[in-house]
Amino acid sequence: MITTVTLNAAIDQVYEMNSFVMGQTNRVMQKFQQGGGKGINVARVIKALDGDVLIGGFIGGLNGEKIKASLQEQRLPTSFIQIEGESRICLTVTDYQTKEMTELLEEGPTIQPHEWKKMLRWVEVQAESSEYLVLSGSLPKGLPPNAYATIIHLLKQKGVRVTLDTSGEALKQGIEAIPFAIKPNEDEISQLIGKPVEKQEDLIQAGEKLRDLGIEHVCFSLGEKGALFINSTGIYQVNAPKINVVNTVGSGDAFLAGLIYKLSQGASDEEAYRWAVACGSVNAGEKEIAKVQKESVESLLKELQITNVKVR
Ligand SMILES: Nc1ncnc2c1ncn2[C@@H]1O[C@H](COP(=O)(O)OP(=O)(O)OP(=O)(O)O)[C@@H](O)[C@H]1O
Ligand SMILES: O=P(O)(O)OC[C@@]1(O)O[C@H](CO)[C@@H](O)[C@@H]1O
Repeated sequence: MITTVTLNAAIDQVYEMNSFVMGQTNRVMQKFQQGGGKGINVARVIKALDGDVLIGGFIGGLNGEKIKASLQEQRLPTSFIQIEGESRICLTVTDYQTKEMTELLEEGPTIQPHEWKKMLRWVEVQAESSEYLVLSGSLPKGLPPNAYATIIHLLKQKGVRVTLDTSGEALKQGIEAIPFAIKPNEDEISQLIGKPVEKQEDLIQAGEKLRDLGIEHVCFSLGEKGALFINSTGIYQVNAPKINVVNTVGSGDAFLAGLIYKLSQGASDEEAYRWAVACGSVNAGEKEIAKVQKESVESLLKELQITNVKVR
């Protein structure tokens, strides 16, 4: 089974507008909301691909209840830890005219020490039934920057393959615990290498260093440019297809879902890498966050080539 953990779950609220102008009154044309946060999105896509998945994380307050109800409605299995604080709301505003998306992300609740201890015990129990575990998203207040690193250490001892998708210090410290896979986007890669990514060689150098630490799948997601993957056999590039972009929020989560779902099915690395890009791109063409159809992914896959940029 694949388990996903969302320490900072959210109600994802999407507002669609004819135009969105800062400092003015803006009217919402359409709106929709659902339980979200990165790990929950990953799980939603894995389920859509027919994978066996369990959603874990912290939820609290009325927003927490709404998140739970929305996931129940979507028939997604959950096992949350209830907290004293209130889960957050994350707002995406999409502008029909400029086709731009603006995200407003609340910081979220503060986790109490006893709640964190409960989470660590829960994670250890999940290790018994989870072959893969995905840790995604920002750390809520109250948790130390080595929170993900702590979980990775715990789970690695038990043979679980842990994927990490976060940013900043939590990513840096998580990497030191050597997860099975990571998926930084361009901003996160720049944070890691301490300078902007200017050319492919920068990515290759950074990727090889990370791979040499022992991370099995270093996956650099590059938005409309697709992705670069570094593993023990080489460096692989998958270009993203040209699509009509509607809402890219959650594309990184859909990407991870495709990757881990295929690896868990025993697919080759190259096959899993193509699925990752296909899932990310299908999501970018949809209004809603992390709602992809397996048939759309399979059809897009026919357009995706994988190139072995370098043999290692
Ligand atoms: N404009 C686009 N056109 C086609 N595919 C896209 C586009 N943007 C994203 N994708 C697909 O989604 C994948 C992940 O995108 P990206 O690198 O932007 O992730 P991310 O920044 O983690 O996303 P998010 O944080 O919004 O979930 C890409 O590798 C690609 O397959
Ligand atoms: O604050 P985080 O955890 O980094 O990101 C939260 C978030 O923007 O990520 C998802 C899209 O990837 C959304 O569901 C959610 O609102």
